Amino acid sequence: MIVYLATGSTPATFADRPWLEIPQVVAPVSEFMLRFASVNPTAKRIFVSSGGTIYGNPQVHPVDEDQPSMPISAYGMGKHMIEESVQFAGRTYGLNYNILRVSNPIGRHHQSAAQGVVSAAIRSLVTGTEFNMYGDGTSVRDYVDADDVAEAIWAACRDTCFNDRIWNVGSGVGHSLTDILELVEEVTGRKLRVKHIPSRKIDVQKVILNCSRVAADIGWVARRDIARTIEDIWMGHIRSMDLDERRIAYAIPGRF
Ligand SMILES: O=c1ccn([C@@H]2O[C@H](COP(=O)(O)OP(=O)(O)O[C@H]3O[C@H](CO)[C@H](O)[C@H](O)[C@H]3O)[C@@H](O)[C@H]2O)c(=O)[nH]1
Repeated sequence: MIVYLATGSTPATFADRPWLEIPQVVAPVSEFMLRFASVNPTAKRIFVSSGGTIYGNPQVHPVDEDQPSMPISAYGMGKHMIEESVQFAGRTYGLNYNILRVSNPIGRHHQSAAQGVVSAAIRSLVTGTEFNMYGDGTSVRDYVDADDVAEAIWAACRDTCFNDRIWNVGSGVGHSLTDILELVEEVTGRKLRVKHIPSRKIDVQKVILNCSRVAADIGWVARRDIARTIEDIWMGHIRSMDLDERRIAYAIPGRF
C-alpha cells in the first residue's frame, strides 16, 4: 500500500511559468507511479489529488467526479496529468488504485507559509501583520477538517472493493473568502487587518464538491465543524507561544 501525498508546488508556484509544473512535479510523480506499478501492481496506490483545482470553474455545484477536469492553474493541470498516469497504470499493469480529490483541508498541523487561507489569517493575527486578501472576497471553497481527510484516506486504505475509483473528499459545504475570514475573527475574538490585493488568475471562483460517491462506496463523510477546527488551529498557535509572547500577542479573554 502506498499513499502518495507529496507535492512540489501549490497553485501559485508556477503561475508565471506553467511549463515548469511538468518537469518538476508531473514527471517525477508519474515516473514513480509507473515504475512501481511495473514491479508491483498488486500493492494498492492511493493518490491524493486536488478537488479544489482539478475541475477549474465547474458548471455545476456541487461538482461530482464525472464532471470534466478543466483546470485553470498549472498546479491543477499537473494533478490532472498525474491522475491520468495513475489510471494508465491501472489499464496497462492492472494497478489497484484510488484517487482522492481532496478539497481545501484545514487543520492544526498546517505549517505552510505559502498557501492556506486559514493558517495565513491566523498567522496575521498572531504576528500582528496585514492579511493579504486576493480579490473581492467572493471566491468560494469547500473547507474540510484535515482529520476528516485523514479518516477518508484510512477508509480508502482499508477498502478492498473499489480498486479504480475516483472520490471527491470534502465537506460539501461552500464558504466564501469573506465568510471564512469572519469565522476566523469570530472564533479568535480578534480583528484582521486586511490588505486588498487584485485577484489572481490561478484562483478558481467557486468549487464545492459533491461527496456522495465516497459516502455510498466506503461510508466516509466529513463530520467535523469548521468553526471548531479553526478554534483548534488558533489554540495550537497560542499554546506554542511562551508566556511573554502570549501577553503581548493577546490571549483569548477568560482563557489565560
Ligand atoms: O493569504 C491568502 C491565501 C489565500 N487567499 C485566498 O483564499 C482562497 C483559498 O486559498 P487557499 O490557499 O486556502 O487554497 P486554494 O484554493 O489555493 O487551494 C488549492 O490548492 C490546495 C493546495 O495548495 C489544494 O490542492 C486545494 O484542493 C486547492 O483548492 C483563494 O481564493 C485565495 O486567493 C487569500 O486571499 N489570501
